[in-house]
Amino acid sequence: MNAISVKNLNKVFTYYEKKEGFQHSLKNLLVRKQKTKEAVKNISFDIDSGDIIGFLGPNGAGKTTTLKMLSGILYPTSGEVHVLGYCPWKRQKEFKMKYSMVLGQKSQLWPDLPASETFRLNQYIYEVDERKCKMLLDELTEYLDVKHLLNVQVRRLSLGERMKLELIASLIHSPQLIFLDEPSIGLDLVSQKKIRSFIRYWNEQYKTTVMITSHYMKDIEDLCERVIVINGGEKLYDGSLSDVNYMFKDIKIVNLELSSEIDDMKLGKFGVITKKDGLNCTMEVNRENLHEFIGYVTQKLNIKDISISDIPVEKGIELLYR
Ligand SMILES: Nc1ncnc2c1ncn2[C@@H]1O[C@H](COP(=O)(O)OP(=O)(O)OP(=O)(O)O)[C@@H](O)[C@H]1O
Repeated sequence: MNAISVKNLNKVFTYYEKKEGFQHSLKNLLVRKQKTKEAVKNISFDIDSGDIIGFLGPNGAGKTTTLKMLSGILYPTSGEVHVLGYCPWKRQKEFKMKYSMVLGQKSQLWPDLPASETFRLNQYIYEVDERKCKMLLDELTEYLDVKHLLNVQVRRLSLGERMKLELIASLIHSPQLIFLDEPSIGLDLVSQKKIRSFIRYWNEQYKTTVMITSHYMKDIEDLCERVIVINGGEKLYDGSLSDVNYMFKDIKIVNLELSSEIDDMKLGKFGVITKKDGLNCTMEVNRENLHEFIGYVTQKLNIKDISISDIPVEKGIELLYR
């Protein structure tokens, strides 16, 4: 069954240009120049219940705008969307009870209160039974190891600690669907890993549908089999993460450790030098040039070491963005 169904979704923002300075501010009172920005262009996709989908794209691609439309925070300019069977921007109460949204860059916890107070507030808003809420909080705080933080003022917490509590706050009403917009932004590697394992655990335990955006490819590799990639508001790719690399199977990554300096021009004719650090060099070489390149390197150069590999997923996604 589809948890999300999106057809020909568009969002055009209109805004007024505002140049810097007092003079321009005065001018703006009389004449304002209207501008438009097509943030989302004709996007369509379906997401099955219980899946974890990676929603990827470079900065400004239109990810947050799309998630905001799917959660009913923004009206689209045109298009059709069904989320859990509801039209999100009608903001029906039953719909609001069934989904949750976590914005890594915005907190839903009250900064001057301990997180336990926000949890209680959410419990009342979502009308969650006292016993059920307690059981859920026990499970969540135990898994994320934050029991000792429940009564600490939120603004005194570290980013990683706060993020764990944000996730808990968003799950108090056991939503069927969670939108996670960069849930691991700014976190250290250990906290990122914990958040990932928690998302995986929660999805397996409760079959919750998850749509996640992240600029950390490890999040996506660990959690998502399927990714939807957008850029400039348009959908570029919708399919399995492993197939992204298949699309770039003709590009090989060659790492060279040289014994002496070599002119970039000489190497450059076989492929693209992506990194050079002293005598270490990384190149992208097309498969059809590989044979000739290896011949050149082994016969004409003094090399200490060489390794050849397929492009990593992260690189595949980067090439897709390009
Ligand atoms: N309220 C707005 N008015 C005008 N333009 C906007 C508005 N909100 C977003 N945009 C523009 O729409 C585009 C898409 O923004 P969006 O926040 O959806 O990108 P994103 O993919 O989430 O990026 P990031 O990874 O940096 O968070 C950007 O060019 C942004 O400047």
